[in-house]
Formats: sequence, C-alpha cells, structure tokens
Amino acid sequence: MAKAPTQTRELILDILLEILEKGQHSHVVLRQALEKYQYLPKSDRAFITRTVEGTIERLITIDGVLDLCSNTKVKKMKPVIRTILRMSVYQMLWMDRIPDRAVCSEAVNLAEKRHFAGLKGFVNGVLRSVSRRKEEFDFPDWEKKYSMPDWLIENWKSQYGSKATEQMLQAFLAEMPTTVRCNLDRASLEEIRESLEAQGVTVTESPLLAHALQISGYDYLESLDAFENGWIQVQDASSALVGQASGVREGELVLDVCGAPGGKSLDLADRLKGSGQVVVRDLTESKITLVEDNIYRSGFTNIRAEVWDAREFDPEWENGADLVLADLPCSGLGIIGKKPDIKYQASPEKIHDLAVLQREILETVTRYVKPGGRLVYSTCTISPEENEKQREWILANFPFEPVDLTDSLGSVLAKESLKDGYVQLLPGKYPCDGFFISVYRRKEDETL
Ligand SMILES: C[S@@+](CC[C@H](N)C(=O)[O-])C[C@H]1O[C@@H](n2cnc3c(N)ncnc32)[C@H](O)[C@@H]1O
Repeated sequence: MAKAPTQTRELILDILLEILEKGQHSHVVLRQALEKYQYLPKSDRAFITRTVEGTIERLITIDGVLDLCSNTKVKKMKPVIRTILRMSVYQMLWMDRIPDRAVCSEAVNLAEKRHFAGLKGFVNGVLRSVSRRKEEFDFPDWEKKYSMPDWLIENWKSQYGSKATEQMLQAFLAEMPTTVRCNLDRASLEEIRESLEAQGVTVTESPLLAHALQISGYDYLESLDAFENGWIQVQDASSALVGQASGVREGELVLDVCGAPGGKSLDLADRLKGSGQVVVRDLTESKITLVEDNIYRSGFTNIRAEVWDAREFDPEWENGADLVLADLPCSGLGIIGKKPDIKYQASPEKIHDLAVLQREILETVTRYVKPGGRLVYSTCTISPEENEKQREWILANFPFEPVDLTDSLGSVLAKESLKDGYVQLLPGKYPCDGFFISVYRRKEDETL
C-alpha cells in the first residue's frame, strides 16, 4: 500500500475520534466519510477503510501494546493523542508495507497539526518503543490476543466450549469477502459474474448458497453495474439461509415485521417468483425509504413497504399471513466481524432489554400467522437469551410447533438441531456471520 498523504490520515483521525470518543457507529461514520470523499483515489479510500476498521477491531490489543510502551496509560492520554497512537500502532503491527518510521513521522505531524506540538516527543518516543518491542506483544490471554471483552469470551466458553469460542474469535478477525445474493430474475449467475469481473472485482462462489457470490477487491459497491442494474443485493449467506429455511411457496402472503433495509424480504419476494405478496414493515420513514430504494432497484412488483411499529397490534393482519418473518432487533454479536464496535458497546443489560423487546414484538406478531402458517424468528446474534431461550418461550406459550429444517438446510449445515426447527450458526464453524434461525408452524386447531 502506497504512503497515504497527511490529509488522508487526518480524515482517519477525525473518523476514529467520532467513533471511539463520541460513541458513533463505525459503519455509519465510515460510510458518510467515504460518500463525502468519493473523489479520493481508490488506494486512499481503501487505506481509510482498513485503518479505521482495523484500529477498532484490534483496539484492546492496541491499548495493551500502548500500556506496555508508554508511562502514561491509554486511559489517561488526551483523546487526540491516544487516537493518533492507536491508529499508528495498527499500521505498524498489521500493515506490513508501511515502514515504521513513516508511520512515526506522520503521527508526529498529526500531533503538531492538531495543536499538540508539545507532545511530539511523547508520540515519537512511544511509537519508537512499539517499533523496537514488537516481539513482546504475543499476549497469551484471549482478551488482548483477540481484542474481545472478557465477559463475552467467558459467556461463549460456557455456552459453546473453548474450542468453538477460539474458532469464533479467530473468525471475527479474519478478512471475509462480501456476499451478494443474485437476483436471477434479472440476469443469470454467469452474466452477473462476467459483469463484476469486467469491473475488476474478484468473484468466487458462495460455499453455502447456489444463488450467491462472494466478492472482493472493489472500491465502491454502489458504482458497480451489477448493483446499479439491481442484479445483486448485499446479504450475508447466513441471512439468505433464512429465506431458504422459511419454505416460502409461490402465491403466499408474507409479512416481514422488522424488515429494513429489506435483505430478507427481497429474497422472499424473489423466491415467490413474481407471485404472492411481501409486505415489509419498519419503525421509521427513513428505514422504509431504504427498503423502497432496494425494491425499486430490484424491479420486483410483489413487494411493498410501510411504516408500522411491530409492538402495536394490527387487527387487519390477524390470522392473515401465510408466513410472518420476525427478524428482530438484537445485540448483533454475530456480526462483530463486520461491525467491530458492537463488541465494545454490548452489555448484559442491553442483551436483557433486547430480549424483553423481542418478546413484546413476538407476543403481537404471532397473532398474524394463519392456522397452518409459519413463523420465522431470526437474529444476527449468538446469545442464548435472545435465541434458544426465546425459542423455548415461543413453544411454551403459543400454539406453534417446530418445522423440521433438515430438507431445507441439511445439505449445507450440520444436522444436529435442524429437526427441532432451529440452527445457531457460529462464525468459524461456518463461513458466514453468527446467526440464529428458527421456524415454527401454527397448529391448525388451537387459538392463540
Ligand atoms: C435485524 S434488522 C432487520 C434486517 C432485515 N430483516 C434485513 O434482512 O434487511 C431489525 C430492524 O428492526 C427495526 N425495528 C426495531 N424496532 C422496531 C419496531 N418496534 N417496529 C418495527 N421495526 C423495528 C429496526 O429499525 C431494524 O431495521
């Protein structure tokens, strides 16, 4: 990677300050910045993305390194200085092609530009020490080694065991290509692949789904012809498996109660092959606008979107849906690999509050399923309180029975829990995000 100009590093500093010091979401701040600075060369934009995401991803490790190499602990440093040091350590330890002395001198320049000329010597001294002591940074404890808060590691170890937990920690740090679901109504897999490759994108098949591709090496997804033409939709394989598990059949009426930005709904509309109808709901106008943009791009006519609070009962839908999709708000621990700030913002209290919200929504939306119809409950997390325990609660409190998923998912997933109508996907075990999928059938002869 070529040496990026100081202006680019200033941009990285500002983005990281927003995220690390003001608690803004990384993907939002990064997306806004990349949209604003579209004119920057592709290499600079890639440098910004990698440095921002990498610094956040490795933050606990980086702070461990800085605490070893500085007399002033990271917590006590001025926010601008600690951010300059954090992004510099990331470059020194994980971006081999930038010489340490270049990182060091850019960091000193940045400190001066941000009116900390008096701390130039401190910044220089700490970074030189980091450069000299690299062999000492092989931390044995998993918190520092994998940059993951200890309480999460302990939870996962007790739930999934040490081996699966370590696989997961490694998977969260591994580079993953973007998965796109192909809209085969609009173009064949071969046409889509050719179009992407013609624009310099590296394309491989998805190991989990026939109608998905893994892509990497692109700059700005929205500028790809296949995206503009509505041929592809970004959707992780785990999320696309929801559509497969739902068993949706042509002509069915589907209600997606928390559906923005529309990934799963569009997949369901695609699987309906122009028949039936999907109604997508979400809480706000801005979220529904996102869904509508995606619907417009896809060209599908059997799907519409509307604002509705899923906690509020809608009598018009009572016993009305063949399929209700409840892909509910959750702690998102399964997508830490894509949105690394989630791991620092999560807490047992937030997980508990989300589990309460999920039950409130489920109590309402289970009433929309026709007798004999299906409910899909899914989350992009790996906490039992939001997943297995919610499944047990649904089965104990509502007239639903599990739908055997062996036929729909058994060819690509281990069969363990599929016959009981659910699967907890763990990163590392499968090449995808962490995800929970469960499917239920409403019993014919019981009222809710
Ligand atoms: C996991 S996301 C849905 C992702 C979507 N199914 C997809 O595949 O693109 C959960 C969504 O629930 C929405 N949400 C949160 N609370 C809600 C509520 N009370 N009513 C409706 N939607 C809600 C959020 O705005 C968010 O878009």
